[in-house]
Amino acid sequence: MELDKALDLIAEVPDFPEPGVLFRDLSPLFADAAGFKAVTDALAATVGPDVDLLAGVEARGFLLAAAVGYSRGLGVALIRKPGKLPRVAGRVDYALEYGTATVELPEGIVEPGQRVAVLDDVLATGGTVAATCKLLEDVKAQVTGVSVVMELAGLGGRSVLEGRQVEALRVC
Ligand SMILES: O=P(O)(O)OC[C@H]1O[C@H](OP(=O)(O)OP(=O)(O)O)[C@H](O)[C@@H]1O
Ligand SMILES: Nc1ncnc2[nH]cnc12
Repeated sequence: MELDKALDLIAEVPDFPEPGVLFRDLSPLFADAAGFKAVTDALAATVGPDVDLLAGVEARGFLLAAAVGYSRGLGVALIRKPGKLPRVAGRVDYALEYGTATVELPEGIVEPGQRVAVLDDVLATGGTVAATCKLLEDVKAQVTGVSVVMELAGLGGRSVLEGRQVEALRVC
């Protein structure tokens, strides 16, 4: 499937999870074999040849990072919501488009000096990805870049990530 057609599978749901938010729902894209493959291939092509590890953000980022990791022969560091990890290397709190959130890095997974590419589905305010980059850099990893399926340009995520390489398959 053509990438544009695949991205058209992403649904727009008004007023979720709260009034005023236009929620981008990737469920129909993940459920479509050809669409999921097209997006996985396009994301995989944004990850440089010298990357050692991917970081995927719970929950939708896990699916993308797992698929790209399989395709590129790379492992995935699971960046998790709080309370899920038995051993935590670091924790960062941040603000979301809707509410606040926390991400955690598992202990003993990312080595100092490792080159890590961050994957997620949506870049909105940039809080999630910025927090993820901080978690990785706090353990002395090098973040090579950030790849997302969709960037919501109006929410300013790219400016929060200034100086980083940010690849978005679609900018809305
Ligand atoms: O750029 P930001 O403003 O930080 O927003 C983007 C984040 O918001 C969504 O996650 P959500 O917390 O809704 O989690 P989910 O993947 O578990 O549904 C999305 O999957 C990104 O991780
Ligand atoms: N509008 C939105 N749709 C989907 N995921 C999001 N994460 C933050 N804002 C979002």
